[in-house]
Amino acid sequence: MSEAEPEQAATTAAAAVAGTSAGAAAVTARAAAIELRRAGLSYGDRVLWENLDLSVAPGEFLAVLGPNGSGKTSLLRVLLGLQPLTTGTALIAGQRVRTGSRHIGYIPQQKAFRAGSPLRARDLVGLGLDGHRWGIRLRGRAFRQRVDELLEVVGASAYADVPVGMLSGGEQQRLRAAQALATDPQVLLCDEPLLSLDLHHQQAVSALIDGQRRRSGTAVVFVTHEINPIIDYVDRVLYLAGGQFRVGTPEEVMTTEVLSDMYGTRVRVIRNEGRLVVVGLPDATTHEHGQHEGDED
Ligand SMILES: Nc1ncnc2c1ncn2[C@@H]1O[C@H](COP(=O)(O)OP(=O)(O)OP(=O)(O)O)[C@@H](O)[C@H]1O
Repeated sequence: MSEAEPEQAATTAAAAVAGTSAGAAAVTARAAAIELRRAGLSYGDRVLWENLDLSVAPGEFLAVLGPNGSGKTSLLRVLLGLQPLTTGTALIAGQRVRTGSRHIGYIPQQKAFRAGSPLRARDLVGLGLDGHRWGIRLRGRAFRQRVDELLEVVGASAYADVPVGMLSGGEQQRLRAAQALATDPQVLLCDEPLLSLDLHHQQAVSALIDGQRRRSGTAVVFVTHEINPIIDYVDRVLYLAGGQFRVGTPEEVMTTEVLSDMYGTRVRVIRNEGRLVVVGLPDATTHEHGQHEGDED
């Protein structure tokens, strides 16, 4: 239940952002984008996680994995200021978490918009732009230009004027990503943002989020059941299971030994052509299952 070399991982992430070691030193000198100290969350007698110490650096990409009900969404709710911790503290950009922080972009777990919603795609993205960091609200041409840019980035220009309720789940999800990035946030919280996206758009949205953290030093917390679509971007993994957690690089955490220990049963992690296959999880919905020939870790 320890945090494996967080400083090293943070430096690696910062170097990826800055592109130089000198730049990396400057970036790491900044305050952590997210800091949890001795953080714990319980509902009644049920401990989701406790004694969680975690520092996420600007520009770092943290994947949060774990079975259903392990507390992944609850962790995001803590960072959004919607759920108080049972113990410990949570800081965003050095300040205690609170609702409505302008430092945070959020891609919520997918829920369909009402079929009759009059909101158009461009209105939804525009909602992300109002207020926040732009100080004086962007209006008129500058506002429209920024919305158009964001729509273009997620490949949604073709349906910019279509009511959101008429769009597919994947198309709606691309709009949520554009909306979350609209304010150029310091911290981006993503709750299974790739759900219901086809492979092409999984790649597009993942690359968009990766580009954001490299360009702007946005720290990314990415809740997912499936690490493979983002495996090339992930700096560290926070794995939650059975009231325990592990933090470290994917190579440190996603191993047969670590996961078997956390689940209390034999779980095999197989690496195959850069992908990770986890076999034998008690919760069959948690990861892709399959029998591939490859190296067991
Ligand atoms: N306000 C609450 N009061 C009591 N229990 C809660 C509350 N919110 C969440 N829970 C419970 O805490 C557990 C963790 O929920 P959470 O949504 O964080 O899990 P998760 O890891 O995101 O799961 P999934 O992978 O299914 O989305 C669940 O069993 C849930 O029912």
